Amino acid sequence: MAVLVTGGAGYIGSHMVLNLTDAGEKVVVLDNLVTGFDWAIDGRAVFEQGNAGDIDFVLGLIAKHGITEIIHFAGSIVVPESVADPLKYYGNNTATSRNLIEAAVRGGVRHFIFSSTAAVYGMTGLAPVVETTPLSPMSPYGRSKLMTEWMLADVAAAHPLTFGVLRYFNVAGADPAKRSGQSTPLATHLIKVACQTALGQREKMDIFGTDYETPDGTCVRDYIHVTDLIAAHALLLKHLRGGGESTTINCAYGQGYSVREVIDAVKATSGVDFRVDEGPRRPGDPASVTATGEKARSLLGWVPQHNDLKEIVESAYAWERHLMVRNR
Ligand SMILES: NC(=O)c1ccc[n+]([C@@H]2O[C@H](COP(=O)([O-])OP(=O)(O)OC[C@H]3O[C@@H](n4cnc5c(N)ncnc54)[C@H](O)[C@@H]3O)[C@@H](O)[C@H]2O)c1
Ligand SMILES: O=c1ccn([C@@H]2O[C@H](COP(=O)(O)OP(=O)(O)O[C@H]3O[C@H](CO)[C@@H](O)[C@H](O)[C@H]3O)[C@@H](O)[C@H]2O)c(=O)[nH]1
Repeated sequence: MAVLVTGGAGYIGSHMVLNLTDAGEKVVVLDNLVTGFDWAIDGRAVFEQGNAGDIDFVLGLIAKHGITEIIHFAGSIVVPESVADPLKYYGNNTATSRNLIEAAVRGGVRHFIFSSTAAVYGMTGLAPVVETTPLSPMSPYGRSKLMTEWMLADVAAAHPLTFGVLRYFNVAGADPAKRSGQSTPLATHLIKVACQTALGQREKMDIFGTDYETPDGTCVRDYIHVTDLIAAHALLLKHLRGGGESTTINCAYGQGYSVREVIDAVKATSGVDFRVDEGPRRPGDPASVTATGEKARSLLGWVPQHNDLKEIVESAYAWERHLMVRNR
């Protein structure tokens, strides 16, 4: 019995690997290192370098390692890039996932957990969404992920496989023991960019749009600490292993923060009043995206431990400083 973690060299996947290996699980990481780092893979896991969409390679891994579950993080993740290059996203997200799911079915994998996204909801208004809120993704990224959700539902209806879809809201923060964190140098995520600017790695940063219909005119997001997000995965895996039905669950706190509020939090944590310019809107950005996280609590017994913007920002900033020293 082993868990295959695709994208286990990436930001979120590497935290999943740590959670599983800490729990004594046998873990195999499948990653092509396109954005991940081999140093981010916990030494207790087996690393297999390759493409998650290579059916024969994955079938070989399933047989070789006795894979019983797949947790699928591998993919392309940048919303504006998906607008500029949609085929990359329908390729590396939708088509790759399709092949991985085929390998899972043919290899007799029992359970499949998939990293989906808040971007499947699209323009949601200011109220937090629930899982039954109508889906209307605004970007190719969101659509590429929604198609994978649909494939999983269709496949699970036809084959003996159960799945869990987790729709992540904005993931941030790092492992409290500083074993991993968001490490992509050219990452586009707000908290990462602000921390890099505070540390002088960027001369300045931009706010993308100040004319949204939100309290301060900038976009609102529900930032979730990566440790809480990973705890939801571990609970979902337990649910599926215990015979629980396939399910789709939002991972969020139900509390939104604006771009300005996040930047202020990074300035307060770092003590640096870095330069921030106000620029035009970024394509594909909805004004406000938040969710209650109620289903995760009621179905999985999820109890967030790090629901605090200050703590999330401090953790991201500490990781950024750690990376600076590491990369020197
Ligand atoms: N970061 C967020 O806020 C966020 C929010 C919602 C959903 N997600 C989803 O979570 C997942 C992980 O995101 P992340 O932030 O850790 O990104 P990341 O770029 O750090 O990690 C992705 C990993 O997948 C690997 N990879 C990409 N394509 C691959 C392929 N075809 N075969 C094998 N490996 C491949 C990369 O090398 C990398 O290690 C993604 O599916 C993303 O869409 C992330
Ligand atoms: O330098 C920056 C970076 C971001 N933003 C804004 O900050 C907000 C958050 O942006 P970002 O951190 O890039 O996250 P999102 O675009 O909301 O997308 C993230 O969160 C989604 C879930 O909500 C995931 O699906 C995506 O993979 C992940 O990149 C948006 O309004 C951006 O326009 C800025 O103003 N300046």
